Parts: sequence; C-alpha cells; structure tokens
Amino acid sequence: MEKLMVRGGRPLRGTVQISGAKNSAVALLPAAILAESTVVLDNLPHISDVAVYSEILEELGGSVGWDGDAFVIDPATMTSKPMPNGNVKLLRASYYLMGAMLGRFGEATIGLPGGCNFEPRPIEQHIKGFEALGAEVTNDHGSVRIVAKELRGAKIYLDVVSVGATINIMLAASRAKGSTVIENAAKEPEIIDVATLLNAMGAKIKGAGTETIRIEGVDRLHGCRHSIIPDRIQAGTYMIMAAATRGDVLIDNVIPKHMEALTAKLQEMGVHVYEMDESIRIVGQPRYEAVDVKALVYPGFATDLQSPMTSLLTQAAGVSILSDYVYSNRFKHVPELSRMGANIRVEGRSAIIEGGPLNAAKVRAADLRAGASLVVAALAVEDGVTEISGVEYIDRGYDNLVENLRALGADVWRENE
Ligand SMILES: CC(=O)N[C@H]1[C@@H](OP(=O)(O)OP(=O)(O)OC[C@H]2O[C@@H](n3ccc(=O)[nH]c3=O)[C@H](O)[C@@H]2O)O[C@H](CO)[C@@H](O)[C@@H]1O
Ligand SMILES: C=C(OP(=O)(O)O)C(=O)O
Repeated sequence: MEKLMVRGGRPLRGTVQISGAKNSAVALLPAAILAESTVVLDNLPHISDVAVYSEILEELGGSVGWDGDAFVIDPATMTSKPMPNGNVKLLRASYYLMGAMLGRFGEATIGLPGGCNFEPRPIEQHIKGFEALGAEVTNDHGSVRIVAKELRGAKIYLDVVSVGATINIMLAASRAKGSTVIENAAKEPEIIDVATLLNAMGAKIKGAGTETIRIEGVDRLHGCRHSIIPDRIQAGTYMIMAAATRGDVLIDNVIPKHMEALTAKLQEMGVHVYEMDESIRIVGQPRYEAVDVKALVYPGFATDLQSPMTSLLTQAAGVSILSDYVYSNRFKHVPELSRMGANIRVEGRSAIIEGGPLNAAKVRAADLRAGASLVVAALAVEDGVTEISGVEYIDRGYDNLVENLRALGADVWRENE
C-alpha cells in the first residue's frame, strides 16, 4: 500500500491535460461486449478502474490491449461466463456487465458491484429496466442472475434519475426486438458518449442527453473506433486545486459546457475563470466569498465534485452551505478535513463550512472523491506535509495525478505505507 505525501503552500502554475472520462470509459469497455468485431477506443484514461475492467473483459474470453495510444477490444471469443466475485467487486461500474451481457448472450450472472460505497447505492432501477425488457431477474447466492429468451422493447419510466440505469437499459435495449423508450432518463454527458459509441456500432439511439431516450433494437452490432470525451470531474478537480492554491492553471482538453455549474460557482466565489474552445484558465485570487452549493443531477453541480469543493470552501471568508441532493450522506471526507483544522459540521444532507486556515495532518481517503478533497486541502495548507493513505481509491479515477501536480509545481510524492 502506498500513501500520498503533499507539502502545501505552493500555488499551482502551468498547463494540465485532462484524460478521457472514467465514467464513460467504464461503460464503453463493457459496451464493446455487444459488438461482433473489434472496437477501438481512443483517449482511454490510465486509471485502475480501466485496468480492472480490461481484466474482466479478458476473463470473459475477449482479447484486449493497447496498440500505441489506442485500446483495442476484440469481443468475438467472449462467453457468458458467470462473474459472481473477484474483479466485479472492485468497481461500481461492473453493473454494466449486466446490460451488455444480457444484450449479447441473453443471460448474465454478476456479483453485486463494489467501488466507492460511501452510502448504500441500490440498483433496483436497473433491474426494473431489465424486467421491463422481458428478462427474469433472480438473486443467485448474492449475485444477480438475469435471463431472457428474447428481449422485447418497452416503455420504461425511471423512478429515480439514474446514470447507471439509463446506460444499462440502453445497452440491453440496443439488442431487443422493437422500440424502447426510457423516460426520466439521466442527461449526463457520459450517456451521450455511450450512445455515440453504440450508434457507431450500428445501434439506433435517439435523444441521449435529454430526459427521453428512444432505442430501436437491431439484430447485430459491429466494431468501430471511438474517442472518449474528456473527464469533467478530473477537470473540475484541477480547477478547484488551482483556485485553492491561488494559482494560475490552464486546464486543457475539456468541454467548457460540461463545467458550467462549477464555473458559475467559482466565479461567484471570486475566482477568475476564462473559457476557451477546449480549455479553461483558472486564476486564483487572495480572497474568496462563501457560497451555497447544491449538488444535483446534470446539468446541476456534480456530486462527484462535492467533496473537492468542500475543501475549497474552507478557503472562503464566511459560512458556506454545501448540500448533496444526489447522495444524502456523502461526507466521509469531513472528519478527515476536520483533522486538518477545517471547521465543518454535517446537518442532514448538508455540510456547513466556516472558512479558515488548514494544517497538515495524517489523513485517510475513504473513497475516490474524498481522496481528491484531501489532496485539494493538502495543497492549500500554508506549510507542512500532509500524509494521505487510501491512495488506491484516488487511483480509481485520476490519471497521472502525481506527475500532473508536479508539473504544475506542487511538492507531491508517493511513499510506501
Ligand atoms: C460509474 C459511474 O458512472 N458512476 C457515477 C454514477 O453512479 P451511479 O450510476 O451508480 O449513480 P446513479 O445516477 O444511478 O445514482 C443517482 C441516485 O439514484 C439512486 N439510485 C440509483 C439507481 C437505482 O436503481 N436506485 C437508486 O435509488 C442512487 O442511490 C443515487 O442517490 O452517477 C453518480 C451520480 O452522478 C456519480 O456519483 C458516479 O460517479
Ligand atoms: C462515485 C464515483 O464513482 P463510482 O460510481 O465508480 O464509484 C465517482 O467517480 O466519484
């Protein structure tokens, strides 16, 4: 196990390149299961979730690997092997194996997903979708077993706006007979990215990115080449880090439209934000004002940026209230930030943050974005080295974090625990 060591007090300066999006990558890799020939993905991030997913695809009998900067998946030899344990438990997005394998083989047996379990994360909307498409879903010794003689298109109204359920239903419905309509669908950019890949594979999906998605099932899907969208959560984390260290950073390879909710909040605090076509420059300022933030489904403020934003708000003058309307209890970063001197109290689904200085401490990342929030805080400490354990969570979602931060002038390194 490794820990991350961060000496604070250095403003970040320079340019950082953002990699492809984790939440797209972990859906696009299983989507390739549906193809009959090779799928090539460009801009795939080098993160542990991707490494684990590649192993899963190999365990299913596929051939996968890097060809220079491109990632090549040949799904032709895959089988419908049950996956009750092992790698599926290491990441959340293993649930996409359900929709993809159901679409290709008419069956899937997948252990309940792992990953960041900051609170119970049910998947009953995914199951409801599969059942509506004609599948029978049972619990097989803690795994979800899904079987369908024939998938038939259906109208599905999601009770909860869910990214995972929307994508999982799109995957299975692409191979169903007839039309499927998903109402109250999630609108995150990663959903559009998955629909773009599936359409390039021969699927007929319209409306991704809106609350109504229509899918006309097809008999076969073929290989294609696809470039993954930039990671808006990584980009947002660097925007926050630049602001927290009062630095000056150009964040390159982003879609500024995806960042609007964060950009608006940073500007409200007093951070200077300059948007270009595919990049955003953040120029930090000596003083920030407290603001209130509500994490919501897209295009609202992303819940995945809620924890890093909490750290930045410790640097604002006055009291900020940050409420999470996606996950009511995503606050595992708060006790760790308190060790660093932060003045935060949690009330219901809100963190109430009183601005003030932070100090270096030994802290533990309990999940991916809690880890990111500790890195933001450690960079903002005026002096002293913060030790962050639980780095394996941070590695799930941040490509080249240490190298990127060093290139921006941060004093950051890894040590064995
Ligand atoms: C791999 C991936 O893309 N992960 C993202 C995805 O997770 P994930 O797809 O798991 O999140 P969802 O959009 O499904 O969850 C949103 C909310 O709906 C609830 N819910 C969801 C499904 C369900 O069947 N029942 C139910 O009650 C969840 O508990 C949560 O409160 O979207 C989240 C919300 O933007 C992000 O934090 C995650 O980074
Ligand atoms: C919660 C996250 O991811 P996952 O759903 O993969 O656990 C995240 O990316 O912040």
